[in-house]
Amino acid sequence: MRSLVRLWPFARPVRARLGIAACVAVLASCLSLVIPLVLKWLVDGPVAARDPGGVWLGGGCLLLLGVAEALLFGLRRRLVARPLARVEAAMREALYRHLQRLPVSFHDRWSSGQLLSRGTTDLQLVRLFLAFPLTFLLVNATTILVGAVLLLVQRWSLGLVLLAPVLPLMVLCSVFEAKYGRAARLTQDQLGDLTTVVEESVLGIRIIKGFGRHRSQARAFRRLTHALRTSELRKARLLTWILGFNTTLPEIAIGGALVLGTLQVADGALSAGTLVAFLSTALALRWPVESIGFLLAMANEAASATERYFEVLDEPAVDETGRGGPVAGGRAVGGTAVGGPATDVREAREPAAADGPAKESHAPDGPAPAPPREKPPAASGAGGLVFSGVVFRYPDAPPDDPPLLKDVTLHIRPGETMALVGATGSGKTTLTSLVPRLYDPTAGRIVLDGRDLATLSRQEARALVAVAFEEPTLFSATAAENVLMGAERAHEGELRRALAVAQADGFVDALPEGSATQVGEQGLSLSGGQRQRLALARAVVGRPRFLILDDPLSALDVHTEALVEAALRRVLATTTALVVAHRPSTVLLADRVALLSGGRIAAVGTHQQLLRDNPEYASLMSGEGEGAR
Ligand SMILES: Nc1ncnc2c1ncn2[C@@H]1O[C@H](COP(=O)(O)OP(=O)(O)OP(=O)(O)O)[C@@H](O)[C@H]1O
Repeated sequence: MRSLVRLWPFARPVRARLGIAACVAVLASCLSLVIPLVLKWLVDGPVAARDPGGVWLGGGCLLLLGVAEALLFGLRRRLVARPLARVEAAMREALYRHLQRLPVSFHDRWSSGQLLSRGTTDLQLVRLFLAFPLTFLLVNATTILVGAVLLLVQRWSLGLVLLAPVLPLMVLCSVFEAKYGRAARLTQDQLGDLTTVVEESVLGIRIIKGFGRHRSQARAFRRLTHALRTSELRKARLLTWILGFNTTLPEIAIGGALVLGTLQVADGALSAGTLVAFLSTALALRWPVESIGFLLAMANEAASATERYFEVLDEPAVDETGRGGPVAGGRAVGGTAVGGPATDVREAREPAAADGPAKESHAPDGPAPAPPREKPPAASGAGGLVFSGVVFRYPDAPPDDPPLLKDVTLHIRPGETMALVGATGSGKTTLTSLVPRLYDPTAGRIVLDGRDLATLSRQEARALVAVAFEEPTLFSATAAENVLMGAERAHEGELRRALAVAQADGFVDALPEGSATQVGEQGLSLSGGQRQRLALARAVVGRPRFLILDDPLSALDVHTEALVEAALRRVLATTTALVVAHRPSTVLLADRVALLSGGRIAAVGTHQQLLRDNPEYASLMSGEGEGAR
């Protein structure tokens, strides 16, 4: 109940419709209880008096009652169908909107299948609950109550016989509820895991086929489906069990009342009409009693679906416009959903601006002998991009693990391009993720053109910073739309310029519909290098003040890489950039290079300086270093 009560904010806008529909259903159900009373009148009156006119009248009344009952139930269905589809859509929208606002650390922890199943099957269960069990638990309870009163009024002794199973059935139903609730939760979680496996298998179909792993994948899938089938069978057994009791006990009671009633009619203590009416009322109550089992089952499934839904909605979201950390869970209802694909860090709208005065940087201490230590700049006064004593530990890292970034201090001067080099797993991507505030530093400061990043909202930070990751993600949209995610208001000229910088104009123009061609998952498949170039175009289209490139040219051939680099140099000349680099060719794009090692900036200098003075750097660049690529 506690979970289901939380649906109220979503059901509130349609409460009037739901209320009217429930009243209509109660009325329809009560009409069915009038039928036995007409029968009693018919049997004791016109039938006993052999009055054909009265029989026709009674038959006509019964027909009218039946038609009215059917029409009322039809009306109920019409009243709820459309509003409930809206409730489901609003809940899905709220979930999607909240997912967009959740921090990256949340998405690191949650599997996509669990999120998908919560946004699809779980919400369908909730809609079904609002459409049927919610109304019919109320309707059935009212019908049973009214019917019980009618039975007792007609013949209290027979009524008591019929009501005898009520108490044992209530106990059985509450035992069933507890057991079924647990089974429903388990099934829904297993369905989420299964969705993850299906999604991974579809996305990784090339790997599965390439390594001939379809059999082992099928075995893993079978294990999960077997577990799901076992849980589903348990639910079915529980349902059979409660339906059995809900049918048998009332049937036994009706049988007992029939025997007792017949004896009373034979003794002349009861009229035949009363017995017919009594039994008809009892039979009319059969369905409301029998259906309680599966209505409770549906309610339990909806309760655990609601619980799973709110587990996501209760996760604290990040406030994109505020300056602090996470905010309370997204309970807001209504509003506009984020349309189209997610755009975490792709906005970059502001043109390159005049930068403040450059500060002299010095080499850090640490394992490398040269160059001298990078002096922590006076953060608020320095232009460019400044990391000052930055410490970072992943939220889900074991508590006794040391931080990944221990003390990163680095100053990238305005307009300067700094290459970031380090062994695999040294934390380069992690460091770059801090700049667009995908994660916040555990300690220390990051300053953009004199403004502490912690004092900027995520929106402000992302308006200044554009990012291209090593894994280029394209969405099911046109090539142009994918690029323009980097700057919504950019015009055609800027799109062409960005495509040219990324050397993507040639292949984009050759697509069947040029830049209007659908690409991404449901569009044309592009090569890794083509995807990377579109992602690069997306990063530069808004002429960002700060550009973060995470090994953006790794999938390009030597020739294309040289062309992209030549064009990129012009962009980088007016941008403060941090470029994660694994190859000398990428490093040469940069004015200086920073070596990340042991969670610190171990050395800063030009490529030539570091090659000469720093053995670790030299080894990484020669490809000999442990973990170098
Ligand atoms: N979400 C996460 N939660 C916990 N640990 C993480 C997470 N993401 C990355 N790590 C860990 O942080 C370390 C650094 O990862 P990161 O991707 O920053 O390295 P990198 O230097 O960019 O590596 P590469 O050169 O291979 O791209 C790795 O050991 C990785 O396992």
